[in-house]
Amino acid sequence: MGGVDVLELYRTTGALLEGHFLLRSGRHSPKFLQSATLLQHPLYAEAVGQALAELFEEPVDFVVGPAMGGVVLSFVTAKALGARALFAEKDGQGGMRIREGLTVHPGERFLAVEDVVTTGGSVQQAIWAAERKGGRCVGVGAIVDRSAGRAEFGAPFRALLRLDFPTYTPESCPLCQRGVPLQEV
Ligand SMILES: O=P(O)(O)OC[C@H]1O[C@H](OP(=O)(O)OP(=O)(O)O)[C@H](O)[C@@H]1O
Ligand SMILES: O=C(O)c1cc(=O)[nH]c(=O)[nH]1
Ligand SMILES: [Mg+2]
Repeated sequence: MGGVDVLELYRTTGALLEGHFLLRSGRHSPKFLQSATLLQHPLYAEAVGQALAELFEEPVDFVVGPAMGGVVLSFVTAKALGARALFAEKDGQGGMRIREGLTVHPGERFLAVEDVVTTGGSVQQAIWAAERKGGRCVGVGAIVDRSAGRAEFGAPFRALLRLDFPTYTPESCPLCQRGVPLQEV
C-alpha cells in the first residue's frame, strides 16, 4: 500500500487489541482490530482509501460498505475513485439495507468495501442489499482479510493485509476454558 504499513497503522493508533473478544459472527478471538480507532485519523483514512482504490482497475459508479465500519471506508475509497459513496445499515433482522435516500440505478457497477473480513457475512449482506437495488458488484476490497482464505463473494476479493488470527467457536475457545473474561467491543 503506497509505502504505508497497515499493520503498523493499527498498532500505532492503538487499534490492535489483545484479550478475549466476541466477534460479529459469534466466534471468539484473542485479537481484535478496532478499525474506528485507526479511521478516526482523516489522513490515515484517506491513505487507506487511496490504497484500496488502487487494488481495482475496473471503473465503478459507487462504493458501498456495511455500517458502521464501512461508512468512512466507503467515503474515502469513493473519493479516491471519483465515485459515489453509499452504505448499508443493519435492518434489525440480521440483514442489511441500503440507507434510505441513497439511490442505486439499475446496472450500476459497484465496489464493496469492508474494514475487517472475518467470515465475510457483513460485507456479503451489503453486497446483496446493493444488488437488490439493481447494482452489479465488480469487486470486494478490505483493509484486513482475517478469513484464512475462506471468504468468497463471486467477485474479485482483495485486501491490503491478510492476517492469520485464530477464531474459535464458544464451545472450543481456550480463553473461555481458562476463564478469561469475554469482551464485547
Ligand atoms: O466478516 P464478519 O464475520 O461479518 O465480521 C466482520 C465485521 O464485524 C465488524 O462489524 P460490526 O458489525 O461488528 O461492527 P461495526 O458496526 O463497527 O462495523 C467489522 O466491521 C466487519 O463489518
Ligand atoms: O469478526 C469481527 O467481528 C471483527 C474482527 C476484528 O478483528 N475487528 C472487527 O471490527 N470485527
Ligand atoms: Mg462492520
